This record gives sequence, C-alpha cells and structure tokens, in this order.
Amino acid sequence: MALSEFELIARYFSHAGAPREDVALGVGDDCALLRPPAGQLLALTTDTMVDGVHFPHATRPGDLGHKALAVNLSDLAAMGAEPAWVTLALTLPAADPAWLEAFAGGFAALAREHGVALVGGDTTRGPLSVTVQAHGFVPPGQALTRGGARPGDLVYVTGTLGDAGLALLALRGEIRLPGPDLAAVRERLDRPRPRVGAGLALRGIASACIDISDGLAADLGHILEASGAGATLHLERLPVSATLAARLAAAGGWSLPLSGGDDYELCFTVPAARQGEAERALAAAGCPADRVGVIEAAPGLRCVTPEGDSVDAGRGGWQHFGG
Ligand SMILES: Nc1ncnc2c1ncn2[C@@H]1O[C@H](COP(=O)(O)OP(=O)(O)OP(=O)(O)O)[C@@H](O)[C@H]1O
Ligand SMILES: Cc1ncc(C[n+]2csc(CCOP(=O)(O)O)c2C)c(N)n1
Ligand SMILES: [Mg+2]
Ligand SMILES: [Mg+2]
Ligand SMILES: [Mg+2]
Repeated sequence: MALSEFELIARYFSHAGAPREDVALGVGDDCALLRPPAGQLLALTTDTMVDGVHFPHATRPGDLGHKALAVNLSDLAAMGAEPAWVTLALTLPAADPAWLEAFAGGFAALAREHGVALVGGDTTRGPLSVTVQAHGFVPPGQALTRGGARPGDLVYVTGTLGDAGLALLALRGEIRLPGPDLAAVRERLDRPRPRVGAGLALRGIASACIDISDGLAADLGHILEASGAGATLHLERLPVSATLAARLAAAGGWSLPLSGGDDYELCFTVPAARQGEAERALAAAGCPADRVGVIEAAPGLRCVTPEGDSVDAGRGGWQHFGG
C-alpha cells in the first residue's frame, strides 16, 4: 500500500532529531511551540537545496539529508549561535520508503550529534528540493557578524578549501582522481561538517565571521563590504588538502580554493592583539585554522603570491543570477 502524506511524516520525521526540553510541542500540530531561553537572542536562518543545482542528481539520499541540515548549521556556526531547533520543508517526486529511510537517517544522525530537535516542516510533491530553517541562540552582543572587520585585523580560514569543487570536477569527468582521493573529496562535497564548535569558541574574540558557501573570495568579499574595508590574501597560505595540493595546477590553480565554494568552513577576522587568544580557543575546540591575510583600509580583495605577483580573484564564487 502506498504511503500517505501523514504516515510518511509520522514514520520518518516525527523523531528525526534530538529530544529537547524546550520543545513544548513538536511535529504534528499547526505550529510547533517552543521555549526560547530568557535573555538570549534567537538566531534564525534558512537555505534551500535543489536537485541538479545544489547537488548532483546521483547524490545518495543519506548524504542529502546530512547536507541539507549541515549547510544551515554552518550559517548558525558563522554567527556564533548554538543550534537548537530546525524545520524541514521537503518537495519529493515520489514517496519511496527506501529513499525516505536513508534521507531521514542522514538528517537525524547530524541533528542528534548537535542536539538539534526537528520541530516541524512541510511535505509536498514536485521536483526534489529540500529547505531547512535552523534556529539557535546567542547572548546579546556576542553574535559574530559580517560587519566588524577593521584594518589591521588578521584573516583566518578553518579546515581546508576547494575539495568540494574538486569533487564536482571529478564527477563531471573534467579531472581524473584515484579511488581513495575521489572518496575523500566526495566526503567533503556530500557530508560537510559544520564548524559549530569553532563558531562558539570565537564568540567575543572574532571581529567578523562568515561561512564559506559561495567561495572564499566571494564570502570574504561580503565581510569586506559589510565592514567598509579591503584585504590582502596570501595565496600560498590558503589551506588545501593533500589531494588538491598534488594537482592544484591541473585543477585550475587557486580558482577552486578561492571560488569553488561548498566548503562550509569559516572565514573570520581577529584583531592582531587577540591572535593568541583566538588560536588557543580554536585549538581547544579541536578546529584547525590558518592565518591567510590581513584587513586593510583600501577597499577590494588583493590576492598575492610569495613572489609579490597579484592574482585576480575575479568576482568569483557561486551565484544563481548575474555574475
Ligand atoms: N528571498 C529573500 N528574502 C529575504 N531575505 C533574503 C532572501 N534571500 C536571501 N536573503 C537574505 O540575504 C542575506 C544573504 O543571503 P545568502 O543566502 O547569500 O547567505 P548565506 O546563506 O550565508 O549564503 P549561501 O546561501 O550561499 O549559503 C541573508 O541575510 C538572507 O537571509
Ligand atoms: C550539481 C551541482 N552543481 C554545482 C554545485 C556547486 N554549488 C551549488 S550551490 C553552491 C553554493 C551555495 O548555494 P546557495 O548560495 O544557493 O546556498 C555551490 C558551490 C553543486 N554543489 N552541485
Ligand atoms: Mg543562503
Ligand atoms: Mg552563510
Ligand atoms: Mg548559507
């Protein structure tokens, strides 16, 4: 017997997250009823993923469930917010139990890892598309915004950049990778790890922060615009995996780390006087980070090589319109 819409919701999504005491009423009524903690700000964000646009059609459903949640937790991380609740709006071409089981499993595993409750959503038929809205908490005055970078601040990036873009090149047949390297970069594309702990550790230390979804050049560009500043990036300092480092020229030079996107790492700025504090806080959070540049008063992004040559970062980055 075919699964009805309400059986589908009850079976796969009524418990696809962590239980939380601040959820007075979760999945099943016209609204969820939630208890925001007294004295904290609610941080709220949403991102959509569309088949063939945000993920290759062949993406496994468990990976899609993970990634749709991960990209939203990444935005909470970028603000220094502590994740709490999420909603899930799903548009599905068909109600396939095996697909739903795997999708809900990937979603629930990451939700439980971060103590996040799935409190509601929507289910419709149509071309595959997944929208998550994530809610988190941050004390007043402690959110990491895009607008606080000042000349002299140091620019940092967590983890490594460009592997997700390399995976897309390989999946399109534009570059050949040995099996283990392909598996490693596909893991970065399909199962990004949102830097929630790093965002929390940077509260009260970073002067600005953003998560890297469209590419470092574009996303650092948002910090620069919001802060009314510019920056110089030292390309040789950009953190890349051994897999990407071994074939950087074949993969388009610095274009993947600068503009490949889908990295879900954090780019943040720190006043020079707080460099040690920032590096210790991130180390304690178990998050690698590299100092890649400096904020300057002159607007624009300048990318330089150790020889002093300038490289054009272009307008770069992932955009749905224009560009
Ligand atoms: N249709 C819209 N209506 C209102 N606000 C929007 C709309 N689309 C985007 N925004 C807002 O514009 C800002 C930038 O959105 P954007 O989606 O670029 O950020 P992001 O989620 O950090 O990046 P990405 O989508 O690449 O992960 C955010 O504050 C977002 O809430
Ligand atoms: C099939 C396929 N084509 C391209 C990409 C790359 N990509 C898609 S969306 C995005 C940035 C974030 O999007 P948004 O700004 O909408 O949140 C990036 C880097 C992909 N992952 N899969
Ligand atoms: Mg967005
Ligand atoms: Mg973001
Ligand atoms: Mg986002």
